[in-house]
Amino acid sequence: MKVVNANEMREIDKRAIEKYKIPGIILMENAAYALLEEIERLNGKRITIVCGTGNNGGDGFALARLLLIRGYDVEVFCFSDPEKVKGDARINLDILLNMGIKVYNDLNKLENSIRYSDVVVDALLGTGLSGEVKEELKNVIDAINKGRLKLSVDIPSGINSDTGSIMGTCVFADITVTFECLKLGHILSEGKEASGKVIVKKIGIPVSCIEEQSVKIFTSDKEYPISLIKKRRLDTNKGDYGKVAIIGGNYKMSGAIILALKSALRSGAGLVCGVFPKTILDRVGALVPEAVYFPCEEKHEHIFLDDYCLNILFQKSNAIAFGVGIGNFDELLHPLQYILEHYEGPLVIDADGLNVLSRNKTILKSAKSKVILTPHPGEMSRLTGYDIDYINKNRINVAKSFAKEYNSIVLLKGSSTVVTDGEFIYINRTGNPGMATAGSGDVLTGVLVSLLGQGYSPFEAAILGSFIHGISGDRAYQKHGYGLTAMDLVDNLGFLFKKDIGSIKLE
Ligand SMILES: NC(=O)C1=CN([C@@H]2O[C@H](COP(=O)(O)OP(=O)(O)OC[C@H]3O[C@@H](n4cnc5c(N)ncnc54)[C@H](OP(=O)(O)O)[C@@H]3O)[C@@H](O)[C@H]2O)[C@H](O)CC1
Ligand SMILES: [K+]
Repeated sequence: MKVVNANEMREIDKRAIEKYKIPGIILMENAAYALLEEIERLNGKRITIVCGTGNNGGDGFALARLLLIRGYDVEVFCFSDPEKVKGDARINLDILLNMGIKVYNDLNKLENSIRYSDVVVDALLGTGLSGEVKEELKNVIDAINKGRLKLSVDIPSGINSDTGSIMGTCVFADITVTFECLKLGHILSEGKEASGKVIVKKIGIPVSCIEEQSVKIFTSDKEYPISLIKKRRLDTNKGDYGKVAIIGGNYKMSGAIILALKSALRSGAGLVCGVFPKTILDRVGALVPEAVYFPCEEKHEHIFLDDYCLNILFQKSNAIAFGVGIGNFDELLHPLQYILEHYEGPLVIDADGLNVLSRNKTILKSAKSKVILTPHPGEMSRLTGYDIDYINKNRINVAKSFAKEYNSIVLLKGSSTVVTDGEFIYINRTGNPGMATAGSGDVLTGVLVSLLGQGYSPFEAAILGSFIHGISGDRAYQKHGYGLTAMDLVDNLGFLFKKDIGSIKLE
């Protein structure tokens, strides 16, 4: 599913009106019908509608008419000078006034109306919001937030459509009905929570008109990325599903590689090899008997990897992950550089592997193959030099420009993980805050290297991996709530990799 910013949506609208000659008032009427359809599902009779002076308000005025005609008990509010209402919104306001409907601008009356209404419709500010919400609308937004059931038109008022940031204050909607495309603000940052359940409705814009926009950002829907999952033939053996190696672990962090190995196995890899210091062989061996092992010497508390043993590993593996629980040591930069310069298969660099890499990130430029980097904002900060706050506010651009400059796939973790190849951007929406737990990233690394080993392209593996990791977290949350642990994620991984995978339907 495509995701657009406010400007792209404006251009799509403009093209629909100017090139396809669809009158704007028809789009607004269709938007009102789309809203009506959702309100009718809610079984409320008393509806309060709060309108702004732009087209978002226009959608609200048109909706008010449709509801009144159907016998709903509707009260309409507008807190700006009605003279500022122009164009299609003005036409809809005038029709209401001509019907003898009063449009109120009294805050006390609004609070009272909301107290007795079943649904409050927030048609105050849409994609046209610029800057912080003006002072005079803050009380109005506070009042809307007291509503029993809040339905936002297009986007909750006060949410920036491009970043999801709250611009001073915002409506926290139960339902948001948006038109034609998801907006970035629905899935990023605070906008994700403020939007509640988001319903995307068609309002009569031809598909070709949207396609002409060549949108580069997309997210999951009921079919995608599940449709990427390859079905298995019946006559296959383990050799068909990859031989993957996971390099990591040290005496203090043996759990990380255990989780990654288990996760790679649960994600369907044919053969999984653990490459770790031999001091932890007993522990790993006892807990992951299904894996094979490549125990190495340990030097100064970290794994010792010379070029000879790396070359052996290269021959045995069709995908490698480097970093889980490996520790952040200067001496690990050389093996990482050697892997980048000599290994021809796909590679995942995670956790301390990223910290090692940040000692000299230019080695990435000599990579022989596509690398997936999986930083959380702290690791991204070490890699780029930007502070975490800046990264969180500019997640898409930071990830995209790094991926482009270093010709890699970046999977920037966080609520709404961003995956990019430097051109296209996938925003993942599965997962929950319970996954902010130790070892969660190690599980993701296992999934990613497993998918690479099974022949998924690095970009596909990163998209599918982040999606599946999130789903396993959502399943674990159902059972364990925020007490879920990384091993619960591993336990839930397998369910997605079934022969009827394509038939799994998600909300
Ligand atoms: N295809 C579609 O998606 C369609 C969408 N429609 C709806 O149209 C809106 C976008 O309409 P637009 O008129 O561009 O903008 P808004 O209504 O969202 O906002 C403009 C008004 O908001 C005021 N404003 C802007 N910033 C602030 C602020 N910081 N504080 C307070 N008020 C603000 C602005 O007032 P000014 O005094 O600043 O000029 C405007 O009055 C979209 O979201 C959809 O709902 C179409 O109806 C159908 C097609
Ligand atoms: K709104």
